[in-house]
Amino acid sequence: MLDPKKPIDIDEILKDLDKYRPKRKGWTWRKRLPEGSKIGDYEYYQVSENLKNSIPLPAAHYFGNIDPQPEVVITSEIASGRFEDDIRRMRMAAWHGADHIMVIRTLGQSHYDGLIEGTPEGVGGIPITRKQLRATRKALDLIEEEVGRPINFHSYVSGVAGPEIAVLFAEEGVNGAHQDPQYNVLYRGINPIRSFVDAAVAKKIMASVNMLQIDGAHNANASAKLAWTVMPELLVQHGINCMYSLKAGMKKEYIALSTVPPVVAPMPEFRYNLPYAVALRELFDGFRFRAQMNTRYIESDLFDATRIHVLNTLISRLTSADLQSTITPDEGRNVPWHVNSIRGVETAKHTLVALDGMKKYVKIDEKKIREKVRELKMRAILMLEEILDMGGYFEALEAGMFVDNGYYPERIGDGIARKKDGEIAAGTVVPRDEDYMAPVCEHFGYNNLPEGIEKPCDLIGGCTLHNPDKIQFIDELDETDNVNVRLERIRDMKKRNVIKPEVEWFADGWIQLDMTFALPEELAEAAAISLCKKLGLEEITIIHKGVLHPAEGTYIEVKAKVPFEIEVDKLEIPKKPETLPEEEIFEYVKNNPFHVVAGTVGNDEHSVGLREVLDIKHGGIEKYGIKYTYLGTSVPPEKLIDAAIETGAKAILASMIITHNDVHVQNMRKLHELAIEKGIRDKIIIVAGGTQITDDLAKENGMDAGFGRGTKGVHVASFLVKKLKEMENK
Ligand SMILES: Cc1ncc(COP(=O)(O)O)c(/C=N\CC[C@H](N)C(=O)O)c1O
Repeated sequence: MLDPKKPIDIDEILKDLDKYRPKRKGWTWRKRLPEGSKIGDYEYYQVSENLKNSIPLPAAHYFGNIDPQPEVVITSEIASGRFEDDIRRMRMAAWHGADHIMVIRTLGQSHYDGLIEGTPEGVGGIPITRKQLRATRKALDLIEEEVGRPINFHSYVSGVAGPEIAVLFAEEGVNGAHQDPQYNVLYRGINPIRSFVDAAVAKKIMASVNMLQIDGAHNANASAKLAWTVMPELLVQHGINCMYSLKAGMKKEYIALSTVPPVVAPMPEFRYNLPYAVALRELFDGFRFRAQMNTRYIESDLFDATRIHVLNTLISRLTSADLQSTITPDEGRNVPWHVNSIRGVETAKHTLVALDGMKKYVKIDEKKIREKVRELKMRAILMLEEILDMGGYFEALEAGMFVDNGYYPERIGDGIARKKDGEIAAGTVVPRDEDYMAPVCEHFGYNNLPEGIEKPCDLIGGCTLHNPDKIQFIDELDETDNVNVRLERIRDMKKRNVIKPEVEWFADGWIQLDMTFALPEELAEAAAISLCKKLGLEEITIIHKGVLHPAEGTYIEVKAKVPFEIEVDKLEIPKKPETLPEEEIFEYVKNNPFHVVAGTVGNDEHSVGLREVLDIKHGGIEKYGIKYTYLGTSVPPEKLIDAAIETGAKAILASMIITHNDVHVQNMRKLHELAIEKGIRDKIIIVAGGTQITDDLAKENGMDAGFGRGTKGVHVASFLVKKLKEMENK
């Protein structure tokens, strides 16, 4: 069991991996709750079971801290190159609502013509190896127990070692994988015949353990110049992979079409993306849909990437989606960081929950959209017919029919052409002999098995799919490039109890600074770099710039490394306001009823925080029987003092959020001095509150106490009772 108060122990995870066996095989969907189920005080129509442990959306505390989980599986794509750090991020993502963990593979693994072993560090992704799969699946077993929901582990079956990877995944309990031979051909330049033969073998193995398959159509989106032009082709590509998958033995419920809205603003995206989404779901009724935002147009602007993601998720809610994959908003600028993987998950969860049940009020106008939907289908059908006329898939491929930027039937002639008998691994498909026999199960195609056996591997006392003890587990192959060497640095830091900030790997030292200069962009960039140098930072890199105005100002985001460590033992933890046991507060107020005056002081209209501290609804002081007179916002200090005198209040609660030119300090001093002038200072408690207020700052300026961000009624009520008791005993 994991302890939510402790980091996951990687050393523990690495123990006995040679004996580890996956708890289950195959894909798990969320457990949907009945329509109209209540979560907290509210009804939901598209949710699944709650989690045992989770981190809700930022505004959840206004609504009883509920964390409704959409019925749609939410993906977090996590792969920094070090699985030991990815495991930590998987735990973060699971707590924010991800139950599908997708692990990108190290650069070029599609061109490895065999399996790799051990735990080498990857580039841009993880070198998928048996040991790393086992460690991750074992960690996910613990994480799913901690959040209380199954988590699907996903990676990629592609490349010249596709079938071997498929067997590895089936043996190790990987729950989902991308598999689409068109990907090999178009984007990895692998021989078309080899790719399709391998795909049949791989798909049959995946089907044998009900692994969810995601296809690769979205890559056409990501490769085309103007992705809307490939909409007809996307339908064709989905069709090819879906039919091929069914023929290879897969079930529809485990075939997920990877659907990405073709375009984003400033194009009028909805009028393109919605008809496409509708056409796709009509044509492929009965299959599953994995929605994903369009990575093609993600720039370095995290907010724009998030807006694209929200709009993609709106399409999912208006049509349907079984999975909502989150591409982290920083995919456009670096290998995703922890915080951005989590932001991606939150965007999906937020939007799906926000739009719960929207189709009860909002419907697509089937008549209006029909013409566009029909047109897309017709273009796709015509393209398929032309492919047949050309002699079939491989011939059309050679003719450069795919990923052509013409809106079919228009053709530009810039498609990706691949030679049927060329490319990587050409000529490596060997026809099976008459007497070909492989004593292994789930083997696609001709297999000259003897009569009367129950299953092929009975001939050899079990294959690795049925007898995992036959799996050869290799621990490490490289004595330097492995997780144990990497962990040494971390063990040393933990022993010295020092830390550094991080973005993707433990204490990697990276931070991000955001700043704005009243300079044009080139100067602003130079100023940002100069500023970071003055701060003594290293490896200073501009990761985003936003022109606010060509002359007035430029916003810059920088990443840089800190050259120093933080000594955890020497950190000063601000003391939390002590709270009395609630019964003691109730008891005192019952026997000594009192009331207070409260208001937001000066020219300040913020009232939410103060109302939360006052009102019974938010567990405010009213809950304990303390009465209050609320004077509202922008209350002059004089008015607060006069009201306190008129009402015989025991305390003044003064809220102040605005701190421009230290106006909050002036207001505190004013209240203190006025109370002295009126001769009541020693009889009345004055408390200041606000997001920028600290207890020390308040006391330095004449207050009896100060309460900052996150203050609750119980904190203020405890202080008032303690202070009143002190004053009585004087
Ligand atoms: C059908 C298919 N097979 C294999 C791979 C990966 O192949 P390498 O291991 O050679 O990189 C991909 C990659 N894209 C997925 C990322 C995207 N963000 C996604 O979530 O879909 C793929 O689409």
